[in-house]
Amino acid sequence: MAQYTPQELANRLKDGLLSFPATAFDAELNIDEKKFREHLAWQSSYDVAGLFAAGGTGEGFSLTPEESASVIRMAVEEAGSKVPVLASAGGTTAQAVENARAAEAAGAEGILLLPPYLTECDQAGLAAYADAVARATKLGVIVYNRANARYDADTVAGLADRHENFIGFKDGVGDIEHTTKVYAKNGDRLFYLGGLPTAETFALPLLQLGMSTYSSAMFNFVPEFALEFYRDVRNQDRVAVNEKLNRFVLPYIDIRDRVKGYGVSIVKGGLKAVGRDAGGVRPPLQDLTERDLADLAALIESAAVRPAVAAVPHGA
Ligand SMILES: O=C([O-])C(=O)C[C@H](O)[C@@H](O)C(=O)[O-]
Repeated sequence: MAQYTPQELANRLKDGLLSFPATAFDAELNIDEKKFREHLAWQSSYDVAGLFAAGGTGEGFSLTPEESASVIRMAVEEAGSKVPVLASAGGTTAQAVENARAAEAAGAEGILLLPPYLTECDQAGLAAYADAVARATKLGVIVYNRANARYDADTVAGLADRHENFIGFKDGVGDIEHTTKVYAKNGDRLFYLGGLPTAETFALPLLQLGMSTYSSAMFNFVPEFALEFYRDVRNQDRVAVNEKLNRFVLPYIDIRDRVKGYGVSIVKGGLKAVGRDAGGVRPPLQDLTERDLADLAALIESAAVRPAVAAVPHGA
């Protein structure tokens, strides 16, 4: 049974940093439960507003529905008493409905609806996709505006009218005109979160467009830095944000941009570099090359962003 109503969940999520934990894999790329639980325990020891398991950075798109449900269960068990756990849903409409129901049964507090699988779709179809998921669960639902799933302001407003449990709009497209229209039309009925790759890069300007928070992939391996960055953004401290962009975020995205799909791989590279190896990524993603990993490790040192807290073994 969820601890938060959808509105309580939205109120909590909108004013803190959002964690998107990587899913740990073993050498055969099966889920490494022990390492994943250790990672969840560590991540949830920090002051974040929500933990989204099996999201993009958690390679939700590479998990079977059964694996996704078990990842959510582990997240609820390890972190649910400290921070609300949200689950991803996506793929076919039927699978997204199944993901949402399984997440609710596993004790999740909310759903992030990923884009539908592969096919193109227009507004009425997208609305039907999100309707099916919002109807299938009592949990709060956030849509992820990205790739083939571009929800117009009117489509978002229709979802908000039809479903009390529709609570949020996450943007991974970065079209300023579109974001402005969605926010102007829907205002405080929803909360808004940034979800562009390496969301820190855009966090300060997007605050002006109504995005009070964002999904931080780098929080996985440099949590203190990511939290300080978020504090600077919310304080609108342009000088501090620029200093952190120049010191770490911008050189980091230079490495990320060397290979398509590195947005996730570089997070696992970062975990390796700080001594918290969560294994490799599943295809079609590729692990960082040795040179890219060495460059990332050198950047973490030169930028002085290595996490302060030592690894705590699971169960300690
Ligand atoms: O589902 C996810 O992991 C994302 O939203 C993508 C990333 O977290 C993105 O915001 C980032 O790379 O910081």
